[in-house]
Amino acid sequence: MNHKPILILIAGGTASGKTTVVDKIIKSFNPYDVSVICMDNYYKKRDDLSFEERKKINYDHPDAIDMELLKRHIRALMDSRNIDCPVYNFAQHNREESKTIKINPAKVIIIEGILALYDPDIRSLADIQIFVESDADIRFIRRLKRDMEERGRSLDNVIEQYLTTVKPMYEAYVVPTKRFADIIIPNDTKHDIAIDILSTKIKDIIR
Ligand SMILES: Nc1ncnc2c1ncn2[C@@H]1O[C@H](COP(=O)(O)OP(=O)(O)O)[C@@H](O)[C@H]1O
Ligand SMILES: Nc1ccn([C@@H]2O[C@H](COP(=O)(O)O)[C@@H](O)[C@H]2O)c(=O)n1
Repeated sequence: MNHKPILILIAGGTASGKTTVVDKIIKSFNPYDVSVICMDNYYKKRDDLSFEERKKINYDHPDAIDMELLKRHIRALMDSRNIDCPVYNFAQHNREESKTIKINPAKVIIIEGILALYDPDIRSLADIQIFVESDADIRFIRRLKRDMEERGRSLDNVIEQYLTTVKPMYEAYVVPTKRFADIIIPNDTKHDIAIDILSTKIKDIIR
């Protein structure tokens, strides 16, 4: 690779549409030109705790994330080295035992996660910082459906977690990072124009 990769951070509340936005952006690029890290894969490995204990962890606090490993991996990709990204299992509340995904360096590196704009070291490496915004009740409905369909959760469990940790931590740690965003993408309904503008800007930089 001739140029330093560009680093794009995409933050926003749970189920705001971060993954959806990333999927739409990468559609207009050659797959070899973009590598994506999902911060959810960097939840800490907690083999020291039982399943019942892992269920009780506050997963919306920055301490739940292995920021040091994430930073090492971002630096490696920025230095054109590949990484073995961990794989997280939401149903087990733990990292997969021996599964990793090889991620190769690319012209564009995208980091996506609720706290993607939280860490100052990571922000200092970033070229573009984005916050995906969606109304709280829309996010809750999306999360309820997704967590019951894909993450092995019950209705009561999603409601309890949302009220005790997801919502208060969103207000305490996620919302304050909005001020670091270069672009805020509204995602209650359509977001196509915002995606087009962003994809054009990225192509402009890597051209
Ligand atoms: N603009 C949108 N309109 C309708 N549904 C959406 C929209 N954006 C996201 N969703 C849906 O909401 C859910 C959560 O979206 P996702 O992109 O996974 O959020 P995040 O990565 O922020 O947690 C998914 O089921 C997704 O299909
Ligand atoms: N064991 C876990 C780990 C994380 N979560 C929740 O995931 C949310 C972040 O993922 P998004 O795709 O929604 O951005 C976060 O709000 C955690 O509460 C979990 O439920 N269980």
